[in-house]
Amino acid sequence: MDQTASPNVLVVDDDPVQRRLLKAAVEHMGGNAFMAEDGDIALEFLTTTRDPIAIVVLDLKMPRMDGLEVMRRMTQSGIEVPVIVQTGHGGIETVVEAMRAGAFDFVVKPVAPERLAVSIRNALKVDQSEERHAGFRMDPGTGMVSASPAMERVMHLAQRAAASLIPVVIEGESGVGKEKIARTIQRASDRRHKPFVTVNCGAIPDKLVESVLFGHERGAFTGATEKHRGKFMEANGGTLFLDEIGDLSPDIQVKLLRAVQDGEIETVGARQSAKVDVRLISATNKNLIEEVKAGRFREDLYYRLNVFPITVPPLRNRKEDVPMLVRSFADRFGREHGLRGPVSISPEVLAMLTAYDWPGNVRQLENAVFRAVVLCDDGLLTPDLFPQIAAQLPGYDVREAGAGQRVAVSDAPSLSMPDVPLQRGFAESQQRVVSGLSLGDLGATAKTGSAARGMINAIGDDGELRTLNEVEEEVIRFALQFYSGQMSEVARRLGIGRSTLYRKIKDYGIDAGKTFEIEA
Ligand SMILES: Nc1ncnc2c1ncn2[C@@H]1O[C@H](COP(=O)(O)OP(=O)(O)OP(=O)(O)O)[C@@H](O)[C@H]1O
Repeated sequence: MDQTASPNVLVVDDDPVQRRLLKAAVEHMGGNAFMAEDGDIALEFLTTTRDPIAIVVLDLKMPRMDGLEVMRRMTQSGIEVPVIVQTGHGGIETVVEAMRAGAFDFVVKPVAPERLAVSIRNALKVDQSEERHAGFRMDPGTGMVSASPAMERVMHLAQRAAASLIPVVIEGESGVGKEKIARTIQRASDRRHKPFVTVNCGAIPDKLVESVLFGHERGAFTGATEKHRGKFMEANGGTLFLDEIGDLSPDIQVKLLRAVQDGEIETVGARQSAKVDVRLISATNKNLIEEVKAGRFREDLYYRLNVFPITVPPLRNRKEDVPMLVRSFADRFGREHGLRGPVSISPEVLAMLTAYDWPGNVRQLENAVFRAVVLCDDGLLTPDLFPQIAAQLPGYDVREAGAGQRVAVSDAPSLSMPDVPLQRGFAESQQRVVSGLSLGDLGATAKTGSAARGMINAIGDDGELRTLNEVEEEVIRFALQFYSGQMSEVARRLGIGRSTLYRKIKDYGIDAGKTFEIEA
């Protein structure tokens, strides 16, 4: 059956009147409605039915088992059907919880049939696009790269966010790609052809924030010689990206709350408020809930903006993304720089850049690759083109080689442990080997011996020794990338059989098909 044309929708609601209304709404949009009057019946039906259910419309407030519990049990049973939750007015906290638990969208009772139809269609679209993009790595529209499971999750959330108008807050350190993700959401949404307006709230002087956001009338204050529309009006019909939202003053927070709650803004100096239709995506590198606790950010505004939170991990916690990012930046800058042919990257560079912790995140990596592409004159990125990074990595050193060339050599043991002295004999023998090589040979040596050197930390972020399983998983993920998914090579290098490798990949839940797709 074509689930897009006539989807099977399971309605779970204890109220018979609501069930009838929802049944009518589903049928009105051409769907087939199945009814369950409580969570138990719904779960039983989902696990036994032969009619594949495309969407569940779930009431959150039900006696015995509430909607959140139904969602939890669906997850436990591996039922991956998109859920649209229904809530009464004022149930925003539960909605937040439901969205965090993986609900696709929410609708407020009484549910307008058109609103439900939009939500169901969006859920069906997302479901299909995810299948289509099962091997997806780079968003062609925004150039957004994702290879790690952590970023896969972020992209998945971005797709879901794009399907509705739900307010999104993107949290993460500076340079992790928050704006990039906001653009990805916008491009995947119905508003892709409408304006995308960005405001960096932290960069505007306090006195000007109100006028920049909401506009001003001519003569509203000294110096206001012209009428100014303001960013909300500029974004009308489209998307407004508010960066550094945590920097807004309490006064502006009140006005923003009004804009979000009522869809109305007060232009400075205007007699009347004006209606706006804006999809809000906010970002912050502060921990917003801590700001709320400290009384610096309004709790009501927090809940209004943060219905759908997306947390972007720092690059050091998703190192599988590094090689893919390096390749995509090298390609882009190579083209922009007018280089003939593709830019190649020596394995030693990939190893070194993956070993580094990138305090400035993707922005810093992007800049480092840019600099290297500009400096390289033979289309090959070698470690000497990243002297600042090499200088900061234990075991990497940039030194002069014959003919005035600089090469980076590595002498760290493969498991780097802070405060553990380097094995001098080992390091010295490696230096002797490397110093006799040409740059081309260096890459080959890296591939056969020094690639993983310094890559894997034995000590975790909490300062404690990591478990062998954690370290092993990281080594396998890295090896899959490093040898571009050539299983025989990976198994041989790791000194295990292919079947052991496959078993470990399965045990660690590594999606090898996704992990190794980094071939230049
Ligand atoms: N996953 C990614 N794929 C490709 N490029 C990325 C990715 N993430 C970030 N970038 C690039 O890194 C740079 C920084 O990203 P972005 O401005 O989105 O970060 P941010 O988290 O919003 O930073 P800030 O908090 O400082 O505003 C940009 O040039 C962006 O294009």
